[in-house]
Amino acid sequence: MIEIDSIVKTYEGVPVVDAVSMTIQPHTICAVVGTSGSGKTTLLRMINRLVTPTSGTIRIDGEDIRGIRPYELRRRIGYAIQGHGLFPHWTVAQNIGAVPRLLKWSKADISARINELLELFQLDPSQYRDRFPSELSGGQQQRVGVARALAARPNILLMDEPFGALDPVIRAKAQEDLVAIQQRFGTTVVLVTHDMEEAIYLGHNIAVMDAGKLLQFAPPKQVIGRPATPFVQELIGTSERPFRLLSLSKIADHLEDGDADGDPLPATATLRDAYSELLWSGRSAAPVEKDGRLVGRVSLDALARLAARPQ
Ligand SMILES: Nc1ncnc2c1ncn2[C@@H]1O[C@H](COP(=O)(O)OP(=O)(O)OP(=O)(O)O)[C@@H](O)[C@H]1O
Repeated sequence: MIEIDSIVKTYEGVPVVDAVSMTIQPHTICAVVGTSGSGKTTLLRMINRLVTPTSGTIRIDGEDIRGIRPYELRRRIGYAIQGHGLFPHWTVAQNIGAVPRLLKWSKADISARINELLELFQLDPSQYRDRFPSELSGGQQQRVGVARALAARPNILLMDEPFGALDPVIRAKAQEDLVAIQQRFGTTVVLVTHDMEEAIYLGHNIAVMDAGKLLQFAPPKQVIGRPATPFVQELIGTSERPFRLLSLSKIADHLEDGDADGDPLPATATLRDAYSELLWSGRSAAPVEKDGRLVGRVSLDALARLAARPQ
């Protein structure tokens, strides 16, 4: 658990993070969104002591981080940034092994961990271990950057616009990877992003910042349905609200009995995908399949109800 308590950072008397308090529960993803200059990065960097707060307290699992040695904090907290931040003259293996080496893991353990992470990110170790960052694509560099942040098995992962530089297809894949990794290891993730779509897809909770203040900290459904201020509503995008709500749930969560004509949709797809597919194929309902078996249907009527403002 990360408890942020009345944290303030001022530069030359001007607060850039202004009395922010929030509690990030273990094993959850918190997406921090807001306009440029709203204090997101400063807030994130106070969690791993790259920035020293002017006042306030941050506790990790109940322990004030001022009492944790930076060495120890680095082990507990992974850090991945936009543009990956890899050391250009180090190989992929050297980059991923950086923190375990600092922690004096054995050579064999470091090597095994590098292979494990490369395999996790679908990069064949025999092909990629000895390459330099310049010999990788942007998406591969980004994956190595996240692998490096995860190398010492941190409980907490801080990510600052980690997918910002990626094209939409690779970005979607990177987001899926993050969800899979977070679920597998139970990592607590704090992720800064400009992209509300990304925040809604990834965040168990969304923290909305503006001019250093935390305007709302709530699950996506609540931020969409009950924005705390007009600014939050604007950030969500008024015309996007119903579609954003649909994107939060899977077809499997709202299966209807009965059948329908045409190609089936996978139960794992989102309601938004279902809505789009029904409109595109001119159908009012479609069958749904799971593991190759028809399990029910999804209809436009039901989707329209689910897209309405939550009561
Ligand atoms: N070292 C510093 N000295 C003075 N001002 C700073 C410093 N670091 C950040 N700031 C200012 O603090 C404010 C918040 O910056 P921060 O990087 O936290 O915003 P952000 O929300 O992450 O922005 P972006 O989305 O553009 O990255 C900005 O106005 C910035 O200019």
